[in-house]
Amino acid sequence: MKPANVLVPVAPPSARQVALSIRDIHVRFNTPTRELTVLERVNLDVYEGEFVCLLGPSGCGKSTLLNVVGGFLEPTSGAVHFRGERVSGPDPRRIFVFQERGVFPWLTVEGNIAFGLFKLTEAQRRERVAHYVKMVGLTGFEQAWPHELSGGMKQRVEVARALAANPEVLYLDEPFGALDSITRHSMRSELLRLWEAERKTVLFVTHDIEEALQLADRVVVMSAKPGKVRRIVEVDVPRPRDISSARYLELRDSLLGEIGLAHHI
Ligand SMILES: Nc1ncnc2c1ncn2[C@@H]1O[C@H](COP(=O)(O)OP(=O)(O)OP(=O)(O)O)[C@@H](O)[C@H]1O
Repeated sequence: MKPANVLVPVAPPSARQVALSIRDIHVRFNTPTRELTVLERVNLDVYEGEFVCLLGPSGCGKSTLLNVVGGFLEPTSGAVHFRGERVSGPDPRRIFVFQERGVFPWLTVEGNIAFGLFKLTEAQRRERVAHYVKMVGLTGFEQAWPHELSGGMKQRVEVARALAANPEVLYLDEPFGALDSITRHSMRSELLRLWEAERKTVLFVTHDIEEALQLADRVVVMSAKPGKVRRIVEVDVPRPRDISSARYLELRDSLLGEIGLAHHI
């Protein structure tokens, strides 16, 4: 049975500032054989400094929504505003980290993290790179080439590169999906540590309930065909999160029920 009264959509306090406003987004794709509505009436506000996870089954439109929010895809209707400005295309102030994109193989760790910092002076660039190399625990590997690194280290380089660019918002599309479970766990705590230090606004796509519950302030549960916001859940478990606490387990069970997996695993 689905636990009652556990998943209550929470309206964040109005005093908080909206960073990202997603209004009435519809996305329809017309292929030669059919018309496919991928997103329908999607509305969401993400607050400054908030960590929000988009959670939903494969194919529910999470990446499509992230592409719309990042300005890579024009929605069929609706609008996205970032800090009051309508999003009409990609912008270096908004940085993406993808699961498969990876680091540039022709640049060292240092070169990768410095990529995009061309507006800084040499001294500033060196200082910024050193700061993030240390932050992601890659001291000693500054001159290493990507082929000399493990998958987790490469992903850390990518996260460091994204943070070093000092974006106003970070969009991450299943960035740890290709990693083994031990590395994935350490990358999650790493990302949280960085987020706690920098408090960037983060929108993070995942289909992993545990990942969403361990990371997010709020979890946006999406349903499929067409993709809609089904529920928004505040993760009211203090950090560092005790994943064996009654509240955590209660939220996990509720989310499992929400996406129709209760009693199947
Ligand atoms: N350019 C496109 N043209 C036609 N259909 C598309 C296009 N892009 C995505 N789709 C369809 O939209 C649906 C949603 O895809 P999307 O990649 O956004 O889902 P997702 O929730 O991110 O899935 P996953 O978790 O598997 O990555 C899928 O059915 C996909 O086939």
